[in-house]
Amino acid sequence: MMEQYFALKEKAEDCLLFYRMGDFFELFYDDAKLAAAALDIALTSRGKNAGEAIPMCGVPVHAAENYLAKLIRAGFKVAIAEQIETPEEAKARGGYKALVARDIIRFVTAGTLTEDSLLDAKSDNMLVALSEAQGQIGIATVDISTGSFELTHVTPLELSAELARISPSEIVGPASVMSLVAGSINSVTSERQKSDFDSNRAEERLGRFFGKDAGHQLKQFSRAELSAASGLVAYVEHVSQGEVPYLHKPVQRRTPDFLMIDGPTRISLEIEQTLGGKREGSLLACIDRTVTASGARLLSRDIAAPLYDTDKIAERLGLVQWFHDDPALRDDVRSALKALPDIGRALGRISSGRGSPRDVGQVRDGLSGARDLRERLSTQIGLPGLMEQLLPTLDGHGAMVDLLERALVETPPTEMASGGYIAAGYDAALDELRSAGSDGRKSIAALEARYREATGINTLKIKHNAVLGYFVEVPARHGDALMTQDSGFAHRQTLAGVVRFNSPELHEEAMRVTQAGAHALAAEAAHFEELIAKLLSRSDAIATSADSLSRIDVAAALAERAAEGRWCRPEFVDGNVLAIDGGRHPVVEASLSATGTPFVANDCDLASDNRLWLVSGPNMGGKSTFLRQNALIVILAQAGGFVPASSARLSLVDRLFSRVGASDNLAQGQSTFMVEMVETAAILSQATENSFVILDEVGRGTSTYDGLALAWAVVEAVHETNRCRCLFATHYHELTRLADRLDSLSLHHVRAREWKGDLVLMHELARGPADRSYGLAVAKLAGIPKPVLRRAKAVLDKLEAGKAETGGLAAGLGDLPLFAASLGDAEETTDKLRDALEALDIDALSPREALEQLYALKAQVEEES
Ligand SMILES: Nc1ncnc2c1ncn2[C@@H]1O[C@H](COP(=O)(O)OP(=O)(O)OP(=O)(O)O)[C@@H](O)[C@H]1O
Repeated sequence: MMEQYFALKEKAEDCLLFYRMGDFFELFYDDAKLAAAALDIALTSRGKNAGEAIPMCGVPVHAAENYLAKLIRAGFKVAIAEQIETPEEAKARGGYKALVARDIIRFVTAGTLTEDSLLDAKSDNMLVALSEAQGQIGIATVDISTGSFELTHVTPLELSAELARISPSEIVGPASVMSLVAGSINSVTSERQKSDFDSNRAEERLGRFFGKDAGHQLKQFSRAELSAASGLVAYVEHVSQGEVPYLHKPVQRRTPDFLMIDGPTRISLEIEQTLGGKREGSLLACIDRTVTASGARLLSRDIAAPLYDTDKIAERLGLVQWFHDDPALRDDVRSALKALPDIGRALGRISSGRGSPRDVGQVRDGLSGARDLRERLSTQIGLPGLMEQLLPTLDGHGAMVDLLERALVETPPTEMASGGYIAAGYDAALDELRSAGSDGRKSIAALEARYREATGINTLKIKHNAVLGYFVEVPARHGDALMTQDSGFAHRQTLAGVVRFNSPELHEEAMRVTQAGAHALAAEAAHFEELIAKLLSRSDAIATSADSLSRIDVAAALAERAAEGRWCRPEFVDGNVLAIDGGRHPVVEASLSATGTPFVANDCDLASDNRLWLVSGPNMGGKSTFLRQNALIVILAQAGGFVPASSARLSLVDRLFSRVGASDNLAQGQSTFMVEMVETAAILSQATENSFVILDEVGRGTSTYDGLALAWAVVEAVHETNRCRCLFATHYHELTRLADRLDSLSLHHVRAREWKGDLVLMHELARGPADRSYGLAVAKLAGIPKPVLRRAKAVLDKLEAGKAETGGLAAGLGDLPLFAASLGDAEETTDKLRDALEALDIDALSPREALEQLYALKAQVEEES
């Protein structure tokens, strides 16, 4: 047995091996230790191998799904080894001692789940394959639970932002590419062999998988994309071991069509989850009014990847507006949608061979609901463009729905084993088998009455169990009466208190019932298989209907949220405008309203000639809230939703960045200041004129002088080089001097007042710099003890007196040359190097001289940098 185990364990690679033994899945050796710890179950041992006890733990087969869920959540992958023959078959094959053959029938990994119980209904479950070709990284993304399949490519620099958007559960790729994501992402990862990603053989593999007619469609993809798709298909084939799920043909995702938001920005804006990792409290949770799980998944995709295409945004906004302006229609559609099952996921399970009658019933009910919705909506006048496009895709399954309505009972079961899911009247032969079965059961009941009368034993019963089948049972004290030779009963079993018998008549009736039952089950299974095949032949169209229902749900939900919060439709204009009147932070507003505190709305007005706002003011004054609310408004607007403002005029944003000074990122082992600088560097190298950047107290993570110097230079670079729209919150009062030097920079502050010695924060934005910093007043508000405050005040007075004498921190800053001039310096350095290179006559150099020159050039660079 251990030999068989070791062979399977090798095949299981880095997965835990669930080894089927009777009613248990057992784990051995290190697998047992890991699983016992993760599942909090007993670690025991079974037998010995080479004199050592073998560590073991086990989980019952009937409860395996729960344990699997726990292991997958803890980041494990599991290989399931089942018995692939019965003990009888093993005996027939190899005699009494033959071992039952086992094989891995499936790998369960975070990215390849389809079971309802293992998936979160409201989140996508993405599996990603990465590959590299021609300097591009190909990204293949699939959600196995619905079969949706996308391909895209990015540069290595853009990879982490794209992965942050997708937020995959699992990533696979060849070793060379996996090293790019190592440690940077919170997903399960698997290195796969290079040959799976061979771009020369990709078309052949994909052609085999998607069928010949896919060949033409595959031509549109780049080599990196095809290679990633091929690796993904190979992995899916590997984990499913024959029961390959259905995947839709890949569609191309063009990353330039979407607003780019990198990982740190997603985290800092708490778009899909809070900093604490919860959905509650995130932007998504605050706006999600969808009524279907698939709608919730689509909304989360929309928010994760807002559009960069005014026409598409306008289409979505048109539909939201339509629902917004007609509350009765909106209610009507939402309650219709609410009743619909999750067609996408049911279809996913069906196509992966794990579909139950209930799943098919769900597809039937979902499609029938979609048809009703279409009928209801198509009578409306003035349909918006997007609705015109969606409506036809809701129907077209009439024959399929009618067939399923005739074939299946109203609420089909999740288990096929006991039958009863094919409706009466669908198949006359099946009906006959069923009535033969139920006639048989009636005859058995009649037989019981007859035996009672004949034997005079009123407590005689005919019963059924899985081991004996049908039998006659009497209390022990009547047993002897039936034991006699001529009683017509044959003894089968004596238990404490009862004795069991058989009889020829019962045997005959029982045979009829069992046979009819078995035939009926087989007939139902055959019908089911046929229905599944018919359904799968239309799976693309069914998935499209499911997507359309989700799109309608999302639009109606955004309209509902907009109406609830009195939000407005954003207007898109050319140029570099971000003009928001009465803007609010949806999450902060919602949490304040719970305590009855009103949110103070604030305006923001960025344009090419006033594109950088420096925002100062006291701690707790509302700077961060103001910065973030404008970033969130951009996301909502470009995702095609209304925004929390009284009016919003925007020019499309290509990249959105948000950085908060010195946020903790200890998990990645980098110091907070290092993280701050790495992230700021990314903005300076990537932000374009069309980007929107919010920088919150950048520079605060280091000493005051260094911090001020860096903040100063960053503001200048953003203003002069990136030229993007930017809100920059700071406590460095000295930065306000930049207003004299940078034309398109203006000063703003959040207002505060001291009233009777106490600080009053107004959370209201005003023009101009803050008059003072109020740091001590905030400290007082926070409950710092009086003696400490008094001492701080004395230190502050001293510092301020010193400042008056020396000019303080910013003394001499006014004499700095302009930023543009300092850029010139850098160029000069580079040019010296260029001159030196140009002067070199390489052919005239000996190898030794060449080496010396190389050292000299390197030294020059180091000296000048
Ligand atoms: N516009 C607003 N209306 C009402 N309350 C607000 C508003 N803005 C912020 N607040 C409240 O003030 C709190 C602090 O806001 P925020 O974190 O934005 O301040 P800050 O100026 O960035 O502070 P710090 O400088 O300490 O980071 C928020 O949690 C919220 O409760």
